[in-house]
Amino acid sequence: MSVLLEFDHVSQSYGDTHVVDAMGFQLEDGEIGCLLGSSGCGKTTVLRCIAGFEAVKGGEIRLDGKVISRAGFSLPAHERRIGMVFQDYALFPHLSVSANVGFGLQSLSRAERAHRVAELLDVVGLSSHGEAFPHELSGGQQQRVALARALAPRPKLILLDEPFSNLDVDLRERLSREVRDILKREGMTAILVTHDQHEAFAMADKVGVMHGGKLLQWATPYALYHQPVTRFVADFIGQGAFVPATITTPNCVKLEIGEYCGLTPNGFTVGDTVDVLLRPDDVQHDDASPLTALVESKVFRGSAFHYTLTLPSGQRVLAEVPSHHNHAIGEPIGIRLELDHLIAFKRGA
Ligand SMILES: Nc1ncnc2c1ncn2[C@@H]1O[C@H](COP(=O)(O)OP(=O)(O)OP(=O)(O)O)[C@@H](O)[C@H]1O
Repeated sequence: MSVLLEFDHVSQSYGDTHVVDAMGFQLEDGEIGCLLGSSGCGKTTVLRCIAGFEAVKGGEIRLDGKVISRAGFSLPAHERRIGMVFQDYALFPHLSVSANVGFGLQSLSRAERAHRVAELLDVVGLSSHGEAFPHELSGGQQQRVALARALAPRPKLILLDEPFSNLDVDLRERLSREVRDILKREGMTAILVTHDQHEAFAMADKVGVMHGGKLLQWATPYALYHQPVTRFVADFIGQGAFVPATITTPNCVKLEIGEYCGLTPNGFTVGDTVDVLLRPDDVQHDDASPLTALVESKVFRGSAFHYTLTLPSGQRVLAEVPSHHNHAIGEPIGIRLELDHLIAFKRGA
Protein backbone atom coordinates (compact mmCIF):
# COMPACT_ATOMS: atom_id res chain seq x y z
CA MET A 1 0.00 0.00 0.00
CA SER A 2 1.18 3.53 -0.66
CA VAL A 3 0.58 6.69 1.29
CA LEU A 4 -2.33 8.73 -0.09
CA LEU A 5 -2.64 11.58 2.39
CA GLU A 6 0.20 13.11 4.37
CA PHE A 7 0.11 15.78 7.03
CA ASP A 8 3.56 17.20 7.64
CA HIS A 9 3.74 19.64 10.60
CA VAL A 10 0.46 21.26 9.56
CA SER A 11 -0.59 24.34 11.53
CA GLN A 12 -3.62 26.56 11.30
CA SER A 13 -4.54 29.64 13.29
CA TYR A 14 -7.12 32.41 13.34
CA GLY A 15 -5.41 35.60 14.42
CA ASP A 16 -3.39 34.67 17.51
CA THR A 17 -5.40 31.52 18.21
CA HIS A 18 -3.63 28.30 17.23
CA VAL A 19 -6.32 25.83 16.24
CA VAL A 20 -4.13 23.13 14.67
CA ASP A 21 -0.61 22.71 15.97
CA ALA A 22 2.21 20.99 14.00
CA MET A 23 0.03 18.04 13.12
CA GLY A 24 1.51 15.01 11.37
CA PHE A 25 0.04 11.69 10.18
CA GLN A 26 -0.16 9.48 7.11
CA LEU A 27 -3.13 7.68 5.63
CA GLU A 28 -2.50 4.76 3.28
CA ASP A 29 -4.40 4.22 0.05
CA GLY A 30 -7.64 2.36 0.90
CA GLU A 31 -7.51 3.12 4.62
CA ILE A 32 -10.23 4.77 6.67
CA GLY A 33 -8.90 7.30 9.17
CA CYS A 34 -10.77 9.12 11.90
CA LEU A 35 -10.08 12.29 13.83
CA LEU A 36 -11.62 11.91 17.27
CA GLY A 37 -11.91 14.65 19.84
CA SER A 38 -14.28 16.75 21.85
CA SER A 39 -15.93 19.90 20.60
CA GLY A 40 -13.51 22.67 19.66
CA CYS A 41 -10.37 20.49 19.42
CA GLY A 42 -9.86 21.50 15.78
CA LYS A 43 -11.04 18.43 13.86
CA THR A 44 -13.44 20.24 11.52
CA THR A 45 -10.73 22.79 10.76
CA VAL A 46 -8.45 19.93 9.70
CA LEU A 47 -11.17 18.57 7.41
CA ARG A 48 -11.70 22.03 5.89
CA CYS A 49 -7.96 22.33 5.21
CA ILE A 50 -7.94 18.93 3.44
CA ALA A 51 -11.03 19.86 1.40
CA GLY A 52 -9.47 23.17 0.34
CA PHE A 53 -11.98 25.46 2.07
CA GLU A 54 -9.10 26.90 4.10
CA ALA A 55 -5.38 27.37 3.43
CA VAL A 56 -2.92 26.16 6.07
CA LYS A 57 -0.56 28.60 7.83
CA GLY A 58 2.34 26.20 8.27
CA GLY A 59 3.57 22.77 7.15
CA GLU A 60 2.29 20.84 4.15
CA ILE A 61 -0.64 18.65 3.17
CA ARG A 62 0.18 16.18 0.36
CA LEU A 63 -2.33 14.11 -1.56
CA ASP A 64 -0.96 11.31 -3.70
CA GLY A 65 2.55 12.79 -3.34
CA LYS A 66 1.53 16.27 -4.53
CA VAL A 67 1.38 19.31 -2.26
CA ILE A 68 -2.21 20.55 -2.07
CA SER A 69 -1.68 23.09 0.71
CA ARG A 70 1.20 24.97 2.30
CA ALA A 71 1.66 28.56 3.52
CA GLY A 72 1.00 30.78 0.53
CA PHE A 73 -0.34 27.99 -1.71
CA SER A 74 -3.66 26.18 -1.78
CA LEU A 75 -4.83 24.00 -4.68
CA PRO A 76 -8.44 25.03 -5.41
CA ALA A 77 -10.99 22.67 -3.83
CA HIS A 78 -12.47 21.58 -7.18
CA GLU A 79 -9.04 20.44 -8.43
CA ARG A 80 -8.37 18.16 -5.44
CA ARG A 81 -10.73 15.29 -6.37
CA ILE A 82 -12.01 15.04 -2.82
CA GLY A 83 -15.62 14.10 -2.05
CA MET A 84 -17.51 15.24 1.05
CA VAL A 85 -20.34 13.84 3.14
CA PHE A 86 -21.85 16.30 5.60
CA GLN A 87 -23.66 15.92 8.89
CA ASP A 88 -26.90 17.38 7.46
CA TYR A 89 -26.60 15.29 4.23
CA ALA A 90 -26.80 18.51 2.10
CA LEU A 91 -28.87 16.78 -0.60
CA PHE A 92 -30.63 18.89 -3.26
CA PRO A 93 -34.27 18.73 -2.09
CA HIS A 94 -35.79 19.42 -5.53
CA LEU A 95 -33.79 16.66 -7.26
CA SER A 96 -34.60 12.95 -7.23
CA VAL A 97 -32.24 10.48 -5.57
CA SER A 98 -30.82 9.53 -9.01
CA ALA A 99 -30.30 13.16 -9.97
CA ASN A 100 -28.58 13.85 -6.64
CA VAL A 101 -26.21 10.92 -7.15
CA GLY A 102 -25.53 11.91 -10.78
CA PHE A 103 -25.00 15.58 -9.95
CA GLY A 104 -21.18 15.49 -10.15
CA LEU A 105 -21.16 13.46 -13.37
CA GLN A 106 -22.00 16.19 -15.89
CA SER A 107 -18.91 15.38 -17.95
CA LEU A 108 -20.19 11.85 -18.70
CA SER A 109 -22.60 10.97 -21.51
CA ARG A 110 -26.22 10.42 -20.47
CA ALA A 111 -25.83 6.62 -20.80
CA GLU A 112 -22.57 6.53 -18.82
CA ARG A 113 -24.12 8.69 -16.12
CA ALA A 114 -27.19 6.45 -15.86
CA HIS A 115 -24.93 3.41 -15.62
CA ARG A 116 -22.78 4.91 -12.83
CA VAL A 117 -25.85 6.12 -10.89
CA ALA A 118 -27.45 2.66 -11.08
CA GLU A 119 -24.18 1.06 -9.98
CA LEU A 120 -23.95 3.34 -6.92
CA LEU A 121 -27.59 2.99 -5.93
CA ASP A 122 -26.96 -0.73 -5.93
CA VAL A 123 -23.81 -0.27 -3.81
CA VAL A 124 -25.71 1.69 -1.15
CA GLY A 125 -28.78 -0.58 -1.33
CA LEU A 126 -31.21 2.01 -2.73
CA SER A 127 -31.82 0.72 -6.27
CA SER A 128 -35.58 0.90 -5.86
CA HIS A 129 -35.50 4.51 -4.61
CA GLY A 130 -33.97 6.28 -7.63
CA GLU A 131 -37.14 8.25 -8.42
CA ALA A 132 -37.83 9.23 -4.79
CA PHE A 133 -37.10 12.69 -3.41
CA PRO A 134 -34.88 13.20 -0.34
CA HIS A 135 -37.79 14.12 1.94
CA GLU A 136 -39.39 10.74 1.18
CA LEU A 137 -36.39 8.91 2.68
CA SER A 138 -35.32 8.19 6.26
CA GLY A 139 -32.24 9.91 7.72
CA GLY A 140 -30.13 6.77 7.25
CA GLN A 141 -31.26 6.44 3.61
CA GLN A 142 -30.52 10.11 2.95
CA GLN A 143 -27.02 9.67 4.32
CA ARG A 144 -26.49 6.70 1.99
CA VAL A 145 -27.58 8.88 -0.96
CA ALA A 146 -25.06 11.51 0.18
CA LEU A 147 -22.37 8.83 0.27
CA ALA A 148 -23.32 7.58 -3.21
CA ARG A 149 -23.18 11.16 -4.52
CA ALA A 150 -19.71 11.65 -3.03
CA LEU A 151 -18.47 8.33 -4.47
CA ALA A 152 -19.94 8.88 -7.95
CA PRO A 153 -17.11 10.92 -9.56
CA ARG A 154 -14.51 8.44 -8.20
CA PRO A 155 -12.68 10.89 -5.91
CA LYS A 156 -9.25 10.07 -4.49
CA LEU A 157 -10.45 10.69 -0.96
CA ILE A 158 -13.77 11.05 0.84
CA LEU A 159 -14.23 13.28 3.89
CA LEU A 160 -17.07 12.54 6.30
CA ASP A 161 -17.94 15.31 8.75
CA GLU A 162 -19.84 13.86 11.75
CA PRO A 163 -21.94 11.92 9.21
CA PHE A 164 -24.13 10.05 11.69
CA SER A 165 -24.70 12.63 14.41
CA ASN A 166 -28.29 13.35 13.31
CA LEU A 167 -29.26 9.69 13.65
CA ASP A 168 -30.36 7.72 16.68
CA VAL A 169 -27.84 5.50 18.45
CA ASP A 170 -28.93 2.13 16.99
CA LEU A 171 -29.02 3.40 13.45
CA ARG A 172 -25.73 5.19 13.94
CA GLU A 173 -23.98 1.97 14.85
CA ARG A 174 -25.54 -0.01 12.01
CA LEU A 175 -24.91 2.69 9.42
CA SER A 176 -21.31 3.21 10.48
CA ARG A 177 -20.65 -0.50 9.82
CA GLU A 178 -22.53 -0.35 6.50
CA VAL A 179 -20.65 2.75 5.37
CA ARG A 180 -17.34 1.13 6.27
CA ASP A 181 -18.27 -1.95 4.19
CA ILE A 182 -19.24 0.23 1.23
CA LEU A 183 -16.02 2.27 1.39
CA LYS A 184 -13.95 -0.92 1.64
CA ARG A 185 -15.77 -2.58 -1.26
CA GLU A 186 -15.10 0.51 -3.37
CA GLY A 187 -11.44 0.58 -2.26
CA MET A 188 -11.98 4.18 -1.15
CA THR A 189 -9.70 6.12 1.18
CA ALA A 190 -11.63 8.21 3.69
CA ILE A 191 -11.32 10.47 6.71
CA LEU A 192 -14.09 10.73 9.25
CA VAL A 193 -14.46 13.36 11.95
CA THR A 194 -16.40 12.54 15.11
CA HIS A 195 -16.54 12.99 18.86
CA ASP A 196 -18.08 9.52 19.27
CA GLN A 197 -15.54 6.85 20.15
CA HIS A 198 -17.85 3.95 19.23
CA GLU A 199 -18.32 5.41 15.76
CA ALA A 200 -14.56 5.93 15.40
CA PHE A 201 -13.82 2.34 16.42
CA ALA A 202 -16.60 0.86 14.24
CA MET A 203 -15.49 2.75 11.13
CA ALA A 204 -11.79 3.41 11.13
CA ASP A 205 -8.53 1.54 10.55
CA LYS A 206 -6.57 4.37 12.18
CA VAL A 207 -7.83 6.85 14.74
CA GLY A 208 -6.19 10.12 15.72
CA VAL A 209 -7.04 11.56 19.13
CA MET A 210 -7.03 15.36 19.04
CA HIS A 211 -6.93 17.73 21.97
CA GLY A 212 -6.40 21.48 21.91
CA GLY A 213 -5.32 21.45 18.26
CA LYS A 214 -2.72 18.71 18.81
CA LEU A 215 -2.79 15.18 17.49
CA LEU A 216 -1.87 13.16 20.58
CA GLN A 217 -1.80 9.70 19.01
CA TRP A 218 -2.47 8.23 15.58
CA ALA A 219 -2.92 4.47 15.80
CA THR A 220 -5.25 1.51 15.30
CA PRO A 221 -8.27 1.42 17.65
CA TYR A 222 -6.70 -1.63 19.34
CA ALA A 223 -3.42 0.19 20.02
CA LEU A 224 -5.23 3.30 21.28
CA TYR A 225 -7.16 1.21 23.77
CA HIS A 226 -4.32 -1.06 24.85
CA GLN A 227 -1.26 1.16 24.35
CA PRO A 228 -2.28 4.78 24.88
CA VAL A 229 0.84 6.97 24.90
CA THR A 230 -0.47 9.67 27.21
CA ARG A 231 -2.63 9.78 30.30
CA PHE A 232 -5.12 11.96 28.39
CA VAL A 233 -5.57 9.36 25.64
CA ALA A 234 -5.84 6.57 28.23
CA ASP A 235 -8.61 8.50 29.98
CA PHE A 236 -10.36 9.62 26.81
CA ILE A 237 -10.50 6.19 25.19
CA GLY A 238 -12.59 3.58 26.96
CA GLN A 239 -13.06 3.25 30.68
CA GLY A 240 -10.79 2.31 33.51
CA ALA A 241 -9.28 3.33 36.82
CA PHE A 242 -5.74 4.42 37.64
CA VAL A 243 -4.31 2.39 40.52
CA PRO A 244 -1.07 3.26 42.40
CA ALA A 245 1.79 0.78 41.93
CA THR A 246 5.57 0.41 42.15
CA ILE A 247 7.97 -1.03 39.60
CA THR A 248 9.71 -3.79 41.58
CA THR A 249 11.93 -5.52 38.99
CA PRO A 250 12.61 -4.78 35.30
CA ASN A 251 9.46 -6.77 34.41
CA CYS A 252 7.28 -6.76 37.54
CA VAL A 253 4.89 -4.25 39.04
CA LYS A 254 3.40 -4.37 42.54
CA LEU A 255 -0.14 -3.19 43.17
CA GLU A 256 -2.18 -3.26 46.35
CA ILE A 257 -3.73 -6.47 45.02
CA GLY A 258 -0.53 -8.33 44.19
CA GLU A 259 2.63 -8.37 42.14
CA TYR A 260 2.38 -9.00 38.41
CA CYS A 261 5.34 -10.12 36.31
CA GLY A 262 6.07 -10.82 32.67
CA LEU A 263 5.14 -7.28 31.70
CA THR A 264 7.28 -4.67 30.00
CA PRO A 265 7.17 -1.42 31.96
CA ASN A 266 8.78 0.64 29.18
CA GLY A 267 10.55 3.79 30.21
CA PHE A 268 10.49 3.08 33.96
CA THR A 269 13.22 2.08 36.38
CA VAL A 270 12.98 -0.17 39.42
CA GLY A 271 11.55 1.80 42.37
CA ASP A 272 9.47 4.19 40.25
CA THR A 273 5.99 4.87 41.59
CA VAL A 274 3.40 4.75 38.82
CA ASP A 275 -0.33 4.74 38.16
CA VAL A 276 -1.45 1.59 36.36
CA LEU A 277 -4.57 1.77 34.23
CA LEU A 278 -6.90 -1.13 34.88
CA ARG A 279 -9.58 -1.53 32.21
CA PRO A 280 -12.89 -3.21 33.16
CA ASP A 281 -11.79 -6.27 31.16
CA ASP A 282 -8.51 -6.51 33.14
CA VAL A 283 -10.46 -7.12 36.37
CA GLN A 284 -12.02 -10.59 36.15
CA HIS A 285 -14.60 -11.93 38.56
CA ASP A 286 -13.52 -15.24 40.10
CA ASP A 287 -15.48 -16.84 42.95
CA ALA A 288 -12.43 -18.98 43.82
CA SER A 289 -10.06 -16.04 44.19
CA PRO A 290 -8.88 -15.15 47.72
CA LEU A 291 -8.74 -11.51 46.60
CA THR A 292 -12.03 -9.74 47.19
CA ALA A 293 -13.53 -6.32 46.54
CA LEU A 294 -16.85 -4.79 47.56
CA VAL A 295 -19.56 -4.01 45.03
CA GLU A 296 -20.05 -0.25 45.28
CA SER A 297 -22.40 0.17 42.31
CA LYS A 298 -23.40 -1.68 39.16
CA VAL A 299 -24.86 -0.98 35.73
CA PHE A 300 -26.72 -3.68 33.80
CA ARG A 301 -25.61 -3.82 30.17
CA GLY A 302 -27.54 -6.89 29.02
CA SER A 303 -24.74 -9.38 28.45
CA ALA A 304 -22.62 -7.97 31.28
CA PHE A 305 -22.69 -5.97 34.48
CA HIS A 306 -20.31 -3.07 34.84
CA TYR A 307 -19.37 -3.19 38.49
CA THR A 308 -17.60 -0.43 40.37
CA LEU A 309 -15.66 -2.24 43.08
CA THR A 310 -13.81 -0.98 46.14
CA LEU A 311 -10.48 -2.54 47.13
CA PRO A 312 -9.51 -2.81 50.83
CA SER A 313 -7.64 0.55 50.66
CA GLY A 314 -10.75 2.30 49.33
CA GLN A 315 -9.29 2.40 45.80
CA ARG A 316 -11.99 1.93 43.13
CA VAL A 317 -11.67 -0.37 40.13
CA LEU A 318 -14.13 -1.25 37.36
CA ALA A 319 -14.98 -4.78 36.30
CA GLU A 320 -16.97 -6.19 33.41
CA VAL A 321 -18.68 -9.34 34.61
CA PRO A 322 -21.01 -11.70 32.69
CA SER A 323 -24.54 -10.77 33.71
CA HIS A 324 -25.47 -14.12 35.25
CA HIS A 325 -23.16 -13.07 38.14
CA ASN A 326 -25.70 -10.78 39.74
CA HIS A 327 -24.21 -9.58 43.04
CA ALA A 328 -25.77 -7.16 45.49
CA ILE A 329 -24.38 -3.75 46.37
CA GLY A 330 -22.13 -4.03 49.41
CA GLU A 331 -21.36 -7.72 48.76
CA PRO A 332 -17.69 -8.83 48.54
CA ILE A 333 -16.82 -10.66 45.30
CA GLY A 334 -13.68 -12.55 44.30
CA ILE A 335 -11.51 -10.85 41.67
CA ARG A 336 -8.39 -11.68 39.71
CA LEU A 337 -6.31 -9.44 37.47
CA GLU A 338 -5.68 -10.46 33.86
CA LEU A 339 -2.94 -8.05 32.87
CA ASP A 340 -1.77 -8.81 29.33
CA HIS A 341 0.24 -5.66 29.01
CA LEU A 342 0.92 -2.74 31.24
CA ILE A 343 -0.47 0.75 30.77
CA ALA A 344 1.33 2.87 33.34
CA PHE A 345 2.20 6.53 33.78
CA LYS A 346 4.66 8.00 36.26
CA ARG A 347 2.90 9.22 39.41
CA GLY A 348 2.36 12.95 39.32
CA ALA A 349 3.38 13.25 35.65
N1 LIG B 1 -13.24 30.95 11.19
C1 LIG B 1 -12.86 30.92 12.48
N2 LIG B 1 -12.42 32.03 13.10
C2 LIG B 1 -12.01 32.00 14.39
N3 LIG B 1 -11.98 30.88 15.15
C3 LIG B 1 -12.41 29.75 14.59
C4 LIG B 1 -12.88 29.69 13.22
N4 LIG B 1 -13.23 28.41 12.94
C5 LIG B 1 -13.01 27.70 14.08
N5 LIG B 1 -12.51 28.50 15.05
C6 LIG B 1 -12.13 28.04 16.42
O1 LIG B 1 -11.20 27.02 16.26
C7 LIG B 1 -11.37 26.00 17.25
C8 LIG B 1 -11.54 24.65 16.57
O2 LIG B 1 -12.75 24.63 15.83
P1 LIG B 1 -13.24 23.34 15.02
O3 LIG B 1 -14.56 23.65 14.42
O4 LIG B 1 -12.17 22.89 14.12
O5 LIG B 1 -13.39 22.28 16.21
P2 LIG B 1 -14.12 20.88 16.22
O6 LIG B 1 -13.22 19.98 16.98
O7 LIG B 1 -14.51 20.46 14.87
O8 LIG B 1 -15.41 21.19 17.09
P3 LIG B 1 -16.94 20.70 16.87
O9 LIG B 1 -16.95 19.23 17.17
O10 LIG B 1 -17.68 21.50 17.91
O11 LIG B 1 -17.31 21.04 15.47
C9 LIG B 1 -12.58 26.43 18.05
O12 LIG B 1 -12.11 27.03 19.24
C10 LIG B 1 -13.29 27.44 17.17
O13 LIG B 1 -13.96 28.39 17.95
